[in-house]
Amino acid sequence: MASNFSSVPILDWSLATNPESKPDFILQLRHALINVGFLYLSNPPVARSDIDAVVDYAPKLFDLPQDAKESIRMANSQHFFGYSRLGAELTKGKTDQREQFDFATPYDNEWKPGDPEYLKLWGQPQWPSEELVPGFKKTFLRYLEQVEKLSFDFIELLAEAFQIPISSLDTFFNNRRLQHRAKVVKYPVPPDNSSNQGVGPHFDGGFLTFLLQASPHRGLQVQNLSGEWIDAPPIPGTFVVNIGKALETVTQGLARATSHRVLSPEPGSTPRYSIPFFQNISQTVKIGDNVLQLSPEMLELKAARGEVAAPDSVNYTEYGLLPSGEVGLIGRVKSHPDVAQRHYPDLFKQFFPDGLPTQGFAY
Ligand SMILES: O=C(O)CCC(=O)C(=O)O
Ligand SMILES: [Fe+2]
Repeated sequence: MASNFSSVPILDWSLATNPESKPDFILQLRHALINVGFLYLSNPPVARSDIDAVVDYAPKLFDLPQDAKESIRMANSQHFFGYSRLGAELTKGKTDQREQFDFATPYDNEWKPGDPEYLKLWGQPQWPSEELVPGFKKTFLRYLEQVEKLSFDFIELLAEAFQIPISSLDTFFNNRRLQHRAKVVKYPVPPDNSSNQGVGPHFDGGFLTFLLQASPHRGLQVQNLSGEWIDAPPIPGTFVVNIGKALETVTQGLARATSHRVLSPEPGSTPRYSIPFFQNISQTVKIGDNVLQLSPEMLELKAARGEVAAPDSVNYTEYGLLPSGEVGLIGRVKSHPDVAQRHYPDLFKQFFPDGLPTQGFAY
């Protein structure tokens, strides 16, 4: 472990936008991608007023009457969008103590009979009614549009950091006709003696995640190279950026997908809120067939990382073999078996041959 880390580095986006300071940003980025797999991005190109507005909306969504939330519950949606009540989700087979709404950038579903089932996954999200949360949909979509643009700009910088032509990433982006998922999440204070697994150890799936920590609570932790859990507390005005398994695989492991988790707020505290955005890639692309060529110098930087301890998170072994959309669908089925049972009965039987687990499903 030549380069173990004890904190998550902070990169300043304004360095990337000035030609004089950009080389410095690229060096810092290369280090963070290879040796940490997590970073804070300060001064991001997303309007502060929109960030503040979505942070303000977060508790309001959860304060809606339970029947209003359940009217857009995830089980309604073959796209796995909508509301999941507390305890509805599993990570590593254990119930997560969080409540959430899954939304996404706009996309009209294109599945037709004969198409692979995973093409059902993208489509329009379910939104809470305008009367109940006036302005939310419009504001959130405006926010997502900016984060999506940032995600593509960030990939260009990553290509520069790894000295690969940006065109070598075109196959993943389907001319940018993609759907990205984003969630609004609440981690309540758990009752006495119950689990404090906000979300269990996991890797994200796609390319890049842009996480807005929407309240001042600690709780997010990342696993360093020796397997210790390191805090990634909220830093106002920043996004936390991390790498998903697809991007790790495509870059031959040069960009590190880092295992992370969230611990519930301490007893006597208040709920924690967060808003992650997951950059997606084309559903039909097979990661294993599109692994990027990297220079020997870059691969040496990876080797210099040294031995890495086995993380606590489960691995996405399917990535090499299957279309990315299918990997995504399997992940959703495992996390939300109740939704799968309703909309993907064959896959449900494959992954849950004994029926719904006794805990961790919503409806
Ligand atoms: O809520 C957070 O801070 C992180 C959430 C997360 O890692 C996820 O939903 O993938
Ligand atoms: Fe995550």
